[in-house]
Amino acid sequence: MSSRERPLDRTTDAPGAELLSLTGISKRFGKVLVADRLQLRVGDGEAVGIVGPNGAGKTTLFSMVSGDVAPDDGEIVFGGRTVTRLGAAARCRLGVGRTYQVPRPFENMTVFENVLVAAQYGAGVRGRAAADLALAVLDQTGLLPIANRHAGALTLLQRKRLELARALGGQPRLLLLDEVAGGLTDPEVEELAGIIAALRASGLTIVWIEHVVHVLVRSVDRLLCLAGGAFIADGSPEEVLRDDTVREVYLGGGPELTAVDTAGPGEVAP
Ligand SMILES: Nc1ncnc2c1ncn2[C@@H]1O[C@H](COP(=O)(O)OP(=O)(O)OP(=O)(O)O)[C@@H](O)[C@H]1O
Repeated sequence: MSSRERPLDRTTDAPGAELLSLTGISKRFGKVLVADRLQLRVGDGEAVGIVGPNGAGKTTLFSMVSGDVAPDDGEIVFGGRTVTRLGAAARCRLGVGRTYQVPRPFENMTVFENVLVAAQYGAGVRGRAAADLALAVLDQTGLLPIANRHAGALTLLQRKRLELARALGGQPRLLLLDEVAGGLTDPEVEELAGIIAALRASGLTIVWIEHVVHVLVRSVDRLLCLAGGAFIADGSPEEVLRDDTVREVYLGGGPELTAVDTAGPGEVAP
């Protein structure tokens, strides 16, 4: 168990309570408006998917939730606490975990050491408890057999798993997944989806940005589409993928695409 202060302990919240809320979040990079008064509510234990065209601002949204990028305007509340002006390390300690599109592990450290660092500095656990947490996460993510391998020697799938393991090492209450399935083969995507399904079943709150739509739609309760700095759709995966505007701006038109149609392997390109 983490020795860090746990003001947001899961057990103190009512089931289904709101875990994350974004109100009036705006962000501009020069002339590019990537967030235009965004509103988002995520319930405790919910699994939410986000799709949208390239450059829509999806990763920037995660960066604003994780504290890597400051919004120009608006408020972010996590676990009942306003975190808008808190830095990334503080938010991580409160339970915000994220993966990055391009994994950047400590290449000269082993897989175990990488997750141990996350347990120590993210979750704030020490000694034997940190080692036990790291080993549990490696087991959960299928990395135990290669725990002693240097991160620099990993395949793409293994790097993606390590990215997930590093996020889990911080014992998050909210897990932000940024394109963890991109670049993987279909069997690899299935393996990763299995791990994420188990995390979801454990009650972890998940927000997942993904272009591999067929795996996303069967992994989430709710799907949102971000385009032009705004959410243009929010609903069940089936509803959102049938939405005319979503189809036009993200899926590029074409025959009606439902969650059933997307259940098979293959990537739906934006
Ligand atoms: N630090 C930054 N400085 C300047 N511009 C940035 C910065 N970060 C992102 N951008 C720009 O903001 C826009 C949104 O980028 P972002 O990476 O959030 O989009 P995205 O929806 O995640 O795209 P993709 O699906 O391709 O990953 C892009 O035009 C990008 O070039």
